[in-house]
Amino acid sequence: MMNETTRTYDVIVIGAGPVGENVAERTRAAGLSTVIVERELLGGECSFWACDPSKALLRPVVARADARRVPGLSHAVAGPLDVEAVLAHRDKMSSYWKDDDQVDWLDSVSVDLVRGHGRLDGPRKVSVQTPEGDTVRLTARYAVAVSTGTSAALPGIPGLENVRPWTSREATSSDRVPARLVVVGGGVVAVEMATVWQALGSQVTMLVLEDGLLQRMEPFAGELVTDGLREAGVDIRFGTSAASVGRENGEVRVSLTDGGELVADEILLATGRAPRTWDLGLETIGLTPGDWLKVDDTFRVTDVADGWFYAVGDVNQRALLTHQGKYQARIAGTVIGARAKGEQVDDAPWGTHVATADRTAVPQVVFTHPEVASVGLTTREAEQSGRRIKVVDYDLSHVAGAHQYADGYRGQARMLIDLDRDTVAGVTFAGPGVGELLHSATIAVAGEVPIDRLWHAVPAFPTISEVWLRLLETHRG
Ligand SMILES: Cc1cc2nc3c(=O)[nH]c(=O)nc-3n(C[C@H](O)[C@H](O)[C@H](O)COP(=O)(O)OP(=O)(O)OC[C@H]3O[C@@H](n4cnc5c(N)ncnc54)[C@H](O)[C@@H]3O)c2cc1C
Ligand SMILES: NC(=O)c1ccc[n+]([C@@H]2O[C@H](COP(=O)([O-])OP(=O)(O)OC[C@H]3O[C@@H](n4cnc5c(N)ncnc54)[C@H](O)[C@@H]3O)[C@@H](O)[C@H]2O)c1
Repeated sequence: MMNETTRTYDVIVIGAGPVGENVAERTRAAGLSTVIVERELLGGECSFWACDPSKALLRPVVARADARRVPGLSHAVAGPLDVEAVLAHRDKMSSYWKDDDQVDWLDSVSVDLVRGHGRLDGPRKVSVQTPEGDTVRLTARYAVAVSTGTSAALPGIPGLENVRPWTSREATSSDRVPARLVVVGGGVVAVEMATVWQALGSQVTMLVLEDGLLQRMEPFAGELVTDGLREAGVDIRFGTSAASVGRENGEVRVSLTDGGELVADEILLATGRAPRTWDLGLETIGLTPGDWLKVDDTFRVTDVADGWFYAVGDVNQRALLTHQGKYQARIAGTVIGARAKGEQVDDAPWGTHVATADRTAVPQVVFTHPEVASVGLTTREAEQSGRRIKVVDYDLSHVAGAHQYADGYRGQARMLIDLDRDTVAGVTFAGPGVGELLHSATIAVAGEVPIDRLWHAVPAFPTISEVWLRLLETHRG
């Protein structure tokens, strides 16, 4: 017989990815009773099918590519990767797709867990269908926060439904290396996964609609990554995509929009993300299933009255990144606590209860070879913003630390200076090893450090971070 139970909490969180977990931790720390609802694994996409497995796969690939440019070491890493060991490492870093540690952690912070699919059932109410077929009806005294994340968005390519295409999930969890892999898309997932599978032994062909990779970043970033992928053997085709696909005798046949044809063993669709809101009961509170949830800077959904409904992380489309979602979660959890206690909300820019950095200082690293690291505005965004911006470029290969890092180092740095405020508005680095440089740029942008003071922040010699000095010297002439 199916059971139905009813429970009331101060706060209900739907989705226990990295973001939902952090919202729940913060509301509980604020003294509010909190329950979290999860239908798959605690830790979400990031832990099991995105950040963790993808970076575990990329680390040996990038480390080998770096080592191959170090004199005296290159001969030791001339051979192929140990595919079995790389995949085993990936499995370990994905906790073997088990969430026991996360369950223990949730327990340690005194947040209750209900496993099952959660749906809104009118204001402040959530109904959970458990795997056993039972129903748990939850009511929130103060807030419901949705952190249900995103799934791969699949384009309407004729024949796709019969091909069983890879999405980011298969690309990060496969234990088989396809001999030939077609990757559709030229964004972050596409370039990272093309890097991995080419290095593991696939012949990768990328189909990219645009005329360059990583179109949301500075053009030189996409150009350097294009060169890196081509050197690794990836066949990149710009200005084309899949017009139709089919599978025959195990092979995928891809007809291209430019009239050509390709045959492969698998096809990966890396064509963006869609919010997980289509089966969330949004219609019961006057919203449209399948839509992104629009929020204010304190994460209240703007189209819902009475301020009880929050959306945090990927699902609000502000920044589809784990670290930025967790930043949002810290703020959302704290502001829910403050409002529940009737405390003053500090929502002035850079205040405790607003995510100002979402608008001005979002850092991102693309873990390819070379890496790309960016924060703040790009040149295109600066032009659109109408601000008075000066663009300062520096060739990273001229920095002493780059000579030490690798033979024939290639890279580029760009700093955007806000001329009215005399601060840094954006930075992009592209080159091997630049990922760990990024936080220096994030501090400069989020901290609005005056250029005159930045001049006194002396980079150590001989590190790649000496590029800061060179950028400032270039700016000052
Ligand atoms: C291949 C790939 C690599 C990436 N690499 C990086 C990276 O290196 N660095 C980075 O910062 N970001 C990376 N990202 C982005 C990152 O994965 C996301 O930004 C992050 O996972 C968002 O966290 P979230 O908690 O909002 O959503 P998710 O991680 O998607 O978690 C949402 C959770 O909600 C659950 N859920 C959904 N609907 C319901 C429901 N109705 N009821 C109950 N539970 C529900 C899901 O099961 C899931 O557990 C990557 C993404 C991809 C695809
Ligand atoms: N290292 C990281 O930080 C990291 C890694 C992976 C993913 N992510 C996050 O995940 C998000 C999703 O990444 P993504 O690469 O899937 O999306 P994306 O938006 O970055 O790129 C999508 C690509 O698919 C192409 N595309 C879209 N529709 C298409 C169609 N119909 N036919 C052919 N091509 C089409 C686009 O032109 C684009 O090149 C990113 O926004 C990123 O923030 C981050």
